[in-house]
Amino acid sequence: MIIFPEGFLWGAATAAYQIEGAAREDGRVPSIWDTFSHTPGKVRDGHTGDVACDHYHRYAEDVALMRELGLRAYRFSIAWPRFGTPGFGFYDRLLDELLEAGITPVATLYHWDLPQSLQDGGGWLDRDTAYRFAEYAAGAYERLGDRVATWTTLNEPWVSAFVGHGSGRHAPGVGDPAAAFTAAHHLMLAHGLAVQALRAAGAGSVSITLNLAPILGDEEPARLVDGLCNRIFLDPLLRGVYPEDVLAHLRRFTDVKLDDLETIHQPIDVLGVNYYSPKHVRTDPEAPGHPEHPGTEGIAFVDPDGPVTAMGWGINPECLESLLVRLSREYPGTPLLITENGAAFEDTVTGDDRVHDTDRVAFLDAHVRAAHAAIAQGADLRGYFVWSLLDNFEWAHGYHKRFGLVYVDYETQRRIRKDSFHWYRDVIAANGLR
Ligand SMILES: OC[C@@H]1[C@@H](O)[C@H](O)[C@@H](O)c2nc(CNc3ccccc3)cn21
Repeated sequence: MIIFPEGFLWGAATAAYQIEGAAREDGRVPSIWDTFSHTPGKVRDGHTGDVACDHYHRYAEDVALMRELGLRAYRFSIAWPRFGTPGFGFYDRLLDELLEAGITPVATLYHWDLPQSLQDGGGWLDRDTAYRFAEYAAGAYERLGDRVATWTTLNEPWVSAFVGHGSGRHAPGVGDPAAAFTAAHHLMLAHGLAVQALRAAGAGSVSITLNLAPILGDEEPARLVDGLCNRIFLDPLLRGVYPEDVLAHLRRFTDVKLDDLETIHQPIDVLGVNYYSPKHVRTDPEAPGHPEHPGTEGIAFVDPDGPVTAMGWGINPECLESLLVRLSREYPGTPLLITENGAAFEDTVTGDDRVHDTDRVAFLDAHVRAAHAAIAQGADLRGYFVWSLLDNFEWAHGYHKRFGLVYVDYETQRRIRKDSFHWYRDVIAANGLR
């Protein structure tokens, strides 16, 4: 038996734009993802989050599924585009339902759905947006702070900055390396200002969630890419400095004001870690570089050998173990939460209305074991959140990639529990694995 510490926070995660739908209901204003998904060619088959899983209306049914799982916690995001509108009352209803079910709410303030009106004013390339975010954070706390246990400021600033502004594969669809670094800095400033605002309002537990990945391959390119993906955020947020190598690198692209490190370096109570897969690099003088890793000419990003998920991401639970151990040793004193781990596979509904997602069960089983191995090596890991509770809108892939413990039939909005749902329910009940 593998038993986790008493009180280990078993959860599942979602995000507003990916599940809520009701895109224009009760005053919700457009976000950059409404604009992006409605722009032809940006999202596969023109899918949008207009309806998604209709969670805005079906939240009680979905909380009942969480209760059936025995979730200790639920990680969701608050839609900034609903703040200040009648629709913000949805979060009162959701929180009341969660607390009634004995489920601890972990709320992300920003999971990529920037109001389009702020984008029109420059978005994350404008320093002012960081201050607008802190105001929103304070306002959300005022309305919901009595029921949210942990506040997470940002989900994956690397994706917002480098996928949204480097390659432009995500909203707002900018393709400019200087913009990517500038956005990254302003996002971290936004985090720092929001933590200050949340603390001033009385928040007890604040965090940020980073997508972190071990970089495998040739040493020199791996070190640079580790800097561009991981240390560029970890060091300012947890040490209050930009790593020298990263600073020198980003100065090739932008002269953005960077002396906000004291604001950025706010103490946090827990670091959220989203882990899916490592990255693989090798030196290749012919390589053109990768737009989501600016300045990587001469570095090839190679596909993993071995088993992959439906996203083409390598399956490597050992790297979760090594990542958690590294974080606990290089950034000691900050408890960790795995805020996302999961996999997309080709799910099919069988005649008996079941989804036998054996690949997903195997993926989750291996990663839960890796998390336990990291704890055994001293990692202060407090919880594990599966991405995702429900199949949902998978950004540029639309509804073609399914990550859920629950299958969603988008034609009927019917929810179908996958085998992984039952597997995870048993893990939670046992607080571990056989
Ligand atoms: O792709 C699965 C999930 C996604 O649905 C979540 O909204 C997001 O938080 C999330 N982050 C990653 C890992 N990082 C990543 C890298 C490049 C593009 C998009 C995500 C995976 N996922």
